[in-house]
Amino acid sequence: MHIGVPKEIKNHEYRVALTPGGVRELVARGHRVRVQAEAGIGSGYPDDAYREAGADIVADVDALWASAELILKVKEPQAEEVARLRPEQTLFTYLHLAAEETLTRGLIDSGATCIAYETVTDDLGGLPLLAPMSRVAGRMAVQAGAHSLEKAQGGAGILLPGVPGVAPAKVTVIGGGVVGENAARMALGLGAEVTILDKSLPRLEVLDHRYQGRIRTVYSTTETLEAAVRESDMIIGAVLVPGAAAPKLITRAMLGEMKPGSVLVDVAIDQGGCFETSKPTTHAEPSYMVDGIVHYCVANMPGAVARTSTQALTNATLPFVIALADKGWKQALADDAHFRAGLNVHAGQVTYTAVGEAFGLEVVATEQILQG
Ligand SMILES: NC(=O)C1=CN([C@@H]2O[C@H](COP(=O)(O)OP(=O)(O)OC[C@H]3O[C@@H](n4cnc5c(N)ncnc54)[C@H](O)[C@@H]3O)[C@@H](O)[C@H]2O)C=CC1
Ligand SMILES: CC(=O)C(=O)O
Ligand SMILES: [Mg+2]
Repeated sequence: MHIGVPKEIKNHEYRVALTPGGVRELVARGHRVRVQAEAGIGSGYPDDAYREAGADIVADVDALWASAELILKVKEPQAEEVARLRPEQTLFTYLHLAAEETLTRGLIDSGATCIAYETVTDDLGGLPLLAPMSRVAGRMAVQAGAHSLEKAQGGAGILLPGVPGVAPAKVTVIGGGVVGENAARMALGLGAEVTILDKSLPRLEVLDHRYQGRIRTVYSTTETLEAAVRESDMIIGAVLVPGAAAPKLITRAMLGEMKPGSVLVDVAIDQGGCFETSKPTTHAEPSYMVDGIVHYCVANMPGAVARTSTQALTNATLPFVIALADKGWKQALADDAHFRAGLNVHAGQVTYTAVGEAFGLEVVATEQILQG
C-alpha cells in the first residue's frame, strides 16, 4: 500500500505520525512509505533516518497527498489538509470531531474514510491510542499549571510544594482516568495536596487502593465541585465521555468563588473543554485570564515534548497501521471490533454516534457499511 506521512502544520506541533522504526516495519512488509521532507525534524528524526528506514522523502506536499492511499497524521486535519482529501483515501489520526462541526462537515464532504485514534477501544474498556498522549498531557498538566501559578503568568504566586512552615498548594483533578491519574501522580510527586473527583466509583476505588490515602478521592457532584472550586489553587480538567463533547463542569459564575490567581488547566479542551470559560490556545500563547483566573487550554499539549510523544504514539498506533496497510480499511475493521470503533466518517456519512448527536447528523452503523 502507498502510505503518506505529511509534516504536521498545526501551531507548534512538532510530532510526526511515524518514527523511522515504524517506517522500517511497514517497508519490510512490502509497503511504500512516503514521508514529507522535514516531517520528523521536530521530533529529532532527520530525513536521512527515514531514508535509511526505507522511506521516500517527498518535498512536494501536493504530490505526497495525491499519491497516498493511507494518510497517517497526528493532529486533526487543518482546513488546507481537508481540502486535499479524496474519497478513495483513508485518514488515520486524532479527529476530536464532536468539538469541531466545520471539520466534521469537511470530512463528510471529502468522501474519505476517516478513522480516529481517540475512539479505538480495547478489551479493558480503555482507549489505547488516546492513552499514550493522555499520559504525556497528564504529566505536562502539572508542569504547565505550576508555571501558571507564578506571578508573571497572572498566577497567585504559589509554589506547589510550599516550604517548611508554609502549606503546599491544593490541586484538584476532575476526571481520574489516564490524564487525571498521571496529573495526580506528578502533583503528588511535587508535594502538592491532591484530590481527584470522578463520577465512576470503581475508578475511585482503583485510585484509592493504588495511592493508599496519599491522594483524596471524592465522588463528583455539584456540591463537591463547588467545594473544589472554593478550595483549590489549581484545577485540572481531565474528564472524557468518549467521542463526545466534554460536559461543562465549572461555569463562569463559579469562577467568582475561586481564589484570585488560581489556575484552571483544561486538558479536555480537545473535546471542547470542561470549563465554560475555556477556549483552545496554542503553545505560542498558552494561557489567558478570565475574572482573575489563569486558564491554560492548549489542545495539543504533547506536541511540545515531541520526541517522547512521537515514540509513544508510534508504539501504540503501529499494530493498527500495519493492519490497515496489510488488509485495507474494510478488512482491518471487519476483523477487529475495537478498531471498528475508530471509524468516525466514511463516504460522506457519520458512523460515530456521539459525533452525529453533537450536530444532529444521521449516523450509519459501521457494521452496515462493512456489509455493503
Ligand atoms: N489537550 C491535550 O493535549 C490532550 C487532551 N487529552 C484529552 O484529555 C481528556 C481525558 O482523556 P483520558 O484521561 O484519556 O480519558 P479517560 O477516559 O481515561 O478518563 C476520563 C475520566 O473522566 C471521568 N468522567 C467522565 N465524566 C465525568 C464527569 N462528569 N465528572 C467527573 N468525571 C467524569 C470518567 O469516569 C473517566 O475516569 C480527553 O478529552 C482527551 O482527549 C488527551 C491527550 C492530550
Ligand atoms: C490527544 C490529542 O489531541 C493530542 O495528543 O494532541
Ligand atoms: Mg483540536
